[in-house]
Amino acid sequence: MAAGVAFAVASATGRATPQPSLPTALSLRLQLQAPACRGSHQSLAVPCAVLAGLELNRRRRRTHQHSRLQSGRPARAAAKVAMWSAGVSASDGKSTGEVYIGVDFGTSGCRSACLDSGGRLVSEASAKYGKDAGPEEWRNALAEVVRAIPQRELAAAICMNGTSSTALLCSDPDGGVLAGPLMYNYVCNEAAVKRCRAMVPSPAHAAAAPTSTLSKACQWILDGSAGPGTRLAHQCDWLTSLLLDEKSPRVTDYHNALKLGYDLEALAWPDWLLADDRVAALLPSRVAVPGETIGHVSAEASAWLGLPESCRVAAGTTDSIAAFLAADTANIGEAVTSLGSTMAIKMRSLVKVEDAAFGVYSHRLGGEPLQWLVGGASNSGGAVLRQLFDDESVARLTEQIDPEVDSGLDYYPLPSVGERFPVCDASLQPRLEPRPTDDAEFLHGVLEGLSRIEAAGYQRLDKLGAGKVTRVLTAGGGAKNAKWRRIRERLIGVPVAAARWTEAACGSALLAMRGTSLLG
Ligand SMILES: Nc1ncnc2c1ncn2[C@@H]1O[C@H](COP(=O)(O)OP(=O)(O)O)[C@@H](O)[C@H]1O
Ligand SMILES: O=C(CO)[C@H](O)[C@H](O)COP(=O)(O)O
Repeated sequence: MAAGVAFAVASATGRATPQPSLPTALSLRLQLQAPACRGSHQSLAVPCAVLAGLELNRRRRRTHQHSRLQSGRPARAAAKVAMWSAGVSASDGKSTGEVYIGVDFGTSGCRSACLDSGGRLVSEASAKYGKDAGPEEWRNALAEVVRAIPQRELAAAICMNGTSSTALLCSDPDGGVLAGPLMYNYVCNEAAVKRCRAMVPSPAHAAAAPTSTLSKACQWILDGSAGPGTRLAHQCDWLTSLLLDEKSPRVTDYHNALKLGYDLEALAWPDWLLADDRVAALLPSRVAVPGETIGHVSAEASAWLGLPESCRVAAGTTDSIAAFLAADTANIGEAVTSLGSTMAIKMRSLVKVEDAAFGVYSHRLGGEPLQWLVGGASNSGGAVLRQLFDDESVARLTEQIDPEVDSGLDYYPLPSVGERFPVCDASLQPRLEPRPTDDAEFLHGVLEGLSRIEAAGYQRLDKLGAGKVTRVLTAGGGAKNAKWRRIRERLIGVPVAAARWTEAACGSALLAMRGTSLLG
């Protein structure tokens, strides 16, 4: 049996009974659990022998060290592997035919999802990292969650998503990280925002936000970090480049490129952006369609991760769009709220609207007629919940809440000063007083405060002309909270449900499988 792995043996209920843990350099907990992503599949437990085979494979590969892929510090968190299978013969744990892998990089962790050729979820893995995680932790988490997929040697394609406008400054020849990451909610300094707003055609433009990727590019230009031989990369671009022969992250996608100023109607960098030589020199050299094949897994990455060199590498997307794609909506007015560390909303609309003053922008979805994903992302969400309670307490205290009645509390829950959406105000203070002595009452007020922000977000989209929301599906860690969903339903005024798959990694796996056709 491999070292360091706490094997779980599925009981009749499918719940895991942890077996004695085994030592390893990286603790990799393999657990069998009910699927976090809900598909129309019947989950079967994968027997322990398969897990052992997985771990032994993993250890074999770990002997393979790579210059650029040298895993430095082990991933700081264990990789928990939730493994179940549909369409998997319980005897060998192998999926029939090709598989498609999605990897989601969120605020607090990384997740992989693996679909078989029938679109059924055959395995999933996750690895947590701290809120100050950077490229080294992302890279190690990538290795953990991909190596934990027993079917990865059958992978026909892989696609990743990252947090939007999380940016790195890289050296162009070799992709080495020179500065950053400046995270998605990082507010650039006044001089950078001023330089950025002097370029954009309107203060309402998505790139005009103080957290935009363009503001970050301007900040690196002004502080002298950006210079000849440097290039800006999004988190997703940099991670994707680890899979390719091309060492420099020169390819992005038009979802991640929105906040850098990319023109989603012309599908080109706009003249007003290219007119600034310093910014133009930093731009990714290619903007692909999300899901478009941009290469194949390199020999180096194949040995590192256990993917075949025949595996296509698809251009990625952002985390909240991946969550939207996993939710399987179909109609205009349908929306997905991602309740992760932050709260990002996306609604299908035929009308492209944007107003940086409210943190509202439109991503290009595709289709004929062209559809847009209108929305924004608040700094509120799970991060402030985790500041106040651990996840177990949230689940326990939620049981005491009556979602049909109002808490009488008026909170604006934020993890720190500053908000992006539905108002863009870097000085907005959290409001979490008065705090009742009863924790369940306090949580009730917090969940209501979060729900009011969500409702205000959908109302803002309507006021800007995007239309009214008709139904909300939920993704992210908060999707599991049924009482919170009922509070949201009461305050938003439309049906609210959990998405069929609540993990963004499933959306990226669908993008790997369907490619650009997924965008209509
Ligand atoms: N039972 C629950 N009710 C509400 N929120 C929950 C519950 N369990 C976990 N969460 C929230 O889910 C969040 C993590 O979701 P996740 O999608 O992993 O976030 P991210 O990918 O942004 O890091 C945490 O911030 C946590 O507060
Ligand atoms: O807040 C976030 C962190 O999860 C999102 O990454 C991001 O801000 C949402 O942006 P987009 O709408 O471009 O996906």
